[in-house]
Amino acid sequence: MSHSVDSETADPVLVAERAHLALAAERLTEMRTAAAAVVDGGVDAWASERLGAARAERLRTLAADPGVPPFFGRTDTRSDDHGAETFHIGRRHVRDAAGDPVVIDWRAPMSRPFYQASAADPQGLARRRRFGFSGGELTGYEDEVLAVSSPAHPQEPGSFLRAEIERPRSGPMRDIVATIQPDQDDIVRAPLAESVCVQGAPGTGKTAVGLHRAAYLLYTHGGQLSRTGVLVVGPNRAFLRYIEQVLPTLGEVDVEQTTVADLTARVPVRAADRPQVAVLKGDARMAEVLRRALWGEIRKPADSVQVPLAGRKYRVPVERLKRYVDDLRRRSRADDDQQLLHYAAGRERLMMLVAEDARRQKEEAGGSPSDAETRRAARSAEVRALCDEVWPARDAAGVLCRLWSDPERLARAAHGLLDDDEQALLGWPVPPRSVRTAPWTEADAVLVDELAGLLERTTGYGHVVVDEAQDLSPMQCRAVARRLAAGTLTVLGDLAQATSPWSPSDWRETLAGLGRPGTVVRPLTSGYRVPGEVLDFANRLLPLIAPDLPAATAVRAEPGALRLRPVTAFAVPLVRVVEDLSSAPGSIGIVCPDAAVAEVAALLTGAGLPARVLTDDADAARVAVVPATLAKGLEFDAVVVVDPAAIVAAEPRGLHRLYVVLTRAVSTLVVLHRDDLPAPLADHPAL
Ligand SMILES: Nc1ncnc2c1ncn2[C@@H]1O[C@H](COP(=O)(O)OP(=O)(O)OP(=O)(O)O)[C@@H](O)[C@H]1O
Repeated sequence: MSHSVDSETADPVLVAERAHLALAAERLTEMRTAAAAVVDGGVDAWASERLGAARAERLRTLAADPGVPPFFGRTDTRSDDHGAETFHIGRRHVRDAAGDPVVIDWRAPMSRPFYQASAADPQGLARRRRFGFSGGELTGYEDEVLAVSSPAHPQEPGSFLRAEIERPRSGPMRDIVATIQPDQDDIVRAPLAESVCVQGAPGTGKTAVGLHRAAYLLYTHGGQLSRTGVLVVGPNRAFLRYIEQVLPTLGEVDVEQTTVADLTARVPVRAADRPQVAVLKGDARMAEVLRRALWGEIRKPADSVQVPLAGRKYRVPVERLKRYVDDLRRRSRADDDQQLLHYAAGRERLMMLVAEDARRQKEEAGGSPSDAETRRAARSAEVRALCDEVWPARDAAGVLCRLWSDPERLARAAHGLLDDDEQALLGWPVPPRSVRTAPWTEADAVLVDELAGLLERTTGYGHVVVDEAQDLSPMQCRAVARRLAAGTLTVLGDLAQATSPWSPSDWRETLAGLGRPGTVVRPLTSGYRVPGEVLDFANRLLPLIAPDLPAATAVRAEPGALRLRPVTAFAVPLVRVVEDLSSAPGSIGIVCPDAAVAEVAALLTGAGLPARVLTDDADAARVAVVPATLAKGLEFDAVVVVDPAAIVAAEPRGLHRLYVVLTRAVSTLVVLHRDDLPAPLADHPAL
């Protein structure tokens, strides 16, 4: 393998590549103009609208950011009978006027060797070239000669990969399309029919891989997925804001990105549960409690009903009504949402069954009522009154409101599932004045969503990417699974970073809760974000927090990246450290216990530093004060962890939280600690 990085303008390779870049940029402009000029006058309004939509779609995918170069790599195939071929790889296809490729989309099968070829397995390539850009200008390149006879190269990141990782952060997450690594590429390109669970240590690229997989699937199965859609679920809004530009940069603007809280926002959340109550409300047993609560609203018919049909009345006797109700009720239990009879549909079905009974009676008497007459009978006041009595119309929030307001109702629904102490944890001591003003919590919202899913079928997506999945409660898993219909999943997470009370010790339970129990778990163990010195330090916690997980190995070493500072008080050293770090470009995250956020922010702003608190609703500033519970999934060039002992003490899974916050840094981690560090960290040589 040979490397050469060159920025001489006279280098003939650079001259030729710049000419190709200019050609690609010009062709892209022409393609955009042509797409804009497509006349959208179809043969009729529908065709016209479709053409308009297709044009808009084409324009969108061509809408290249002028700062983003049309290609980032190139493959040269080995010379064979057809001679050697050269392909430039970029974010989207670019063709010349004759339709020949100028740039190949990174997702096309032809681009795969760019990501997968190695000296040991060149996959038909003689050479791989990566390009370096500065402000849109092509300034350098790196070549790898891929000869079968080349010795296997040690796992050293190429200079472009390293430069890409270390490029200072200023704002949201970037795509990694130019440097996706082979193990990541395998997951990105896994078939659509396959659900995938990625267990990856911090900074191994799980989030990046999940988003690139979404883009890959949309490219490869565009027709199918543009109908059914792709959904990305993240843990909170701060995280979503951080990742939400990646897919648009890859040309995919139609992917819905949301949080579980927003997915299940059917009631206004105004209260918080005590931890043990939240745990119980997230427990899988609640699904059956709610099913019983809803279907328990159904009453046995007490009397026959007189059904008006085409000018006469027909009596449907009570025994037959009971049978209809019982038959329908039985269909409330089905593991598969597609087979399940939903409550609201059951009510409609009962109305029709009663009307059809009357129709049969009329037919037996020689009449022939029409379908319209039968439907009218089903909607008659008499049949409605019967259904209001026997199978009343319900809404999800109303059902939970009644359940939480009435201990006897709860006892009936929870019988044999929740013990008395558990039942006592649930419900409201004083019934609220209305459903809207009830003290709903986040866990309640998930339960209301479950009930909504029992009332009516939830619309599903063709593919769902769920990030930080290790923290989902069983009931949250069900909420995600309902959005899946017949589609597949990409589950991303790290058991060592699990901080919720439901945190599983292996993936089986989560995957079963997500409705895809057989999903294969694929590990990612090369750490890209965190330098080796920092990752090895954080990994000392693994035997305590996740003894069965393999530790990740960092791809970069950065001597001096880890600085452990014992202090007697935080104020002065903290200001000094942040001042010092501020002189370098890039983002700084000051991660502290949630309870200390206001104090730390006041301290820094008081010292004239431009620090801003990161909240669920505010963008991260260059110098961000980050509550420890919001740090998950984020990263900063430099991180200062303030008072690790308090971060550990603040919650039951505090050591897992500490592991999360210690693994957010790309270049530098400073730990300011007054109390002793947790045992495995305390005897570190850096102290
Ligand atoms: N192949 C790659 N090339 C360049 N950068 C990469 C690559 N893979 C990952 N990275 C970078 O490493 C960082 C970590 O990636 P990402 O956030 O996807 O990791 P993660 O596994 O989701 O981490 P965590 O579990 O800590 O949230 C990001 O800055 C990402 O861009």
